[in-house]
Amino acid sequence: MSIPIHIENLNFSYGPVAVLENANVSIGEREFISVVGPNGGGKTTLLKIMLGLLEPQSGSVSIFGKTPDLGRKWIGYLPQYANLDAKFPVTALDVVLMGRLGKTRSFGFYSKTDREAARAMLARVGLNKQENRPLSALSGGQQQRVLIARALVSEPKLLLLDEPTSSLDDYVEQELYDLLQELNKELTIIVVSHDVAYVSRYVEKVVCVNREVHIHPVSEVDENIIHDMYGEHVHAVRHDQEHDNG
Ligand SMILES: Nc1ncnc2c1ncn2[C@@H]1O[C@H](COP(=O)(O)OP(=O)(O)OP(=O)(O)O)[C@@H](O)[C@H]1O
Repeated sequence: MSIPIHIENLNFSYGPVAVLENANVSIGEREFISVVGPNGGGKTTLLKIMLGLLEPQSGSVSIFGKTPDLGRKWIGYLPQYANLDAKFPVTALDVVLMGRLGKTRSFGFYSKTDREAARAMLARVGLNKQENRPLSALSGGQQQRVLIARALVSEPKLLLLDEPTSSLDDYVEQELYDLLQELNKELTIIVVSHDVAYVSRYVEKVVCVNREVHIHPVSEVDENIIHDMYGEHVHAVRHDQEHDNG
C-alpha cells in the first residue's frame, strides 16, 4: 500500500487570498507528526485538503495512493471544536457508535459487531466503565477520549486531530498525548498543535505551516525555524518551553 500522505506542489487560496503556496509533504506509515504554525497560518486548511473537504487550485494530493475523496475512508478525524453539545442526552457508547455509521449496513440499527467494536474502542481509550454514562457527566479529557474512540471505531489507518488539547489542562493534555503515543504503535498520527516545544517531546517530525509548508525532524527544529514560522511571536513560543521536563 502507498504511503499515508503525499502532497506535491500544492497551492490553495480562499478567493484571492493565498493560504498555502507550493506545499510538498510526505508522511510515511506509523509516523507521529505534528502540524504547527501561527494562528491563520493554514493548518486547518491543510487538514481539510487531506480530507478532501477543500479542493486545491493546483498540485496533487494522494491519501494511501488515492485521491482524498476515496482515501479519506482510511482517516479518522477529530475536528477542532468537536465538542458535542453536552446537554444532548447521549451516552459515551452512543457517541462512539456514530463512528460506525459508515460501516454498518442497516442504517439506524447497529449490529452486535458494531456494539462490540464500540465497546472495545472505549476500553482502548480507558473508558470501559463509562460506556453508559451521559456525555455531559464526563470531564473534558474524557469527552476527547470518547471522540478519539469514535474516530477509531471506523478502523482508520491514519488519525488526524486538530488541536485536541486546546481546552484541557496540562495533566490531562499529557495523558492524551501518552494515549496517542500508544495508538501510534498501530496508526499514523497527525496532530495540530500551537505548542512546538510541548509536542516535540512526543512526535518525530513537525510540519511547519505559515503559508509556506516545511517538514523537519524534531532534532533539527531550532530558533531560526521557529522565528521563520512565528516571526514576532517567537518569544511566546520560547516561553512555552518552560513546560519541558529538561
Ligand atoms: N472559509 C474561509 N474563507 C475565507 N478565508 C478563510 C476561510 N477559512 C479560513 N480562512 C483564512 O485562511 C487562513 C488560514 O486559516 P486556517 O484556519 O487554515 O489557519 P490555522 O493555521 O488553522 O489557524 P488557527 O491556528 O487559528 O486555527 C486564515 O487567514 C483564515 O482567516
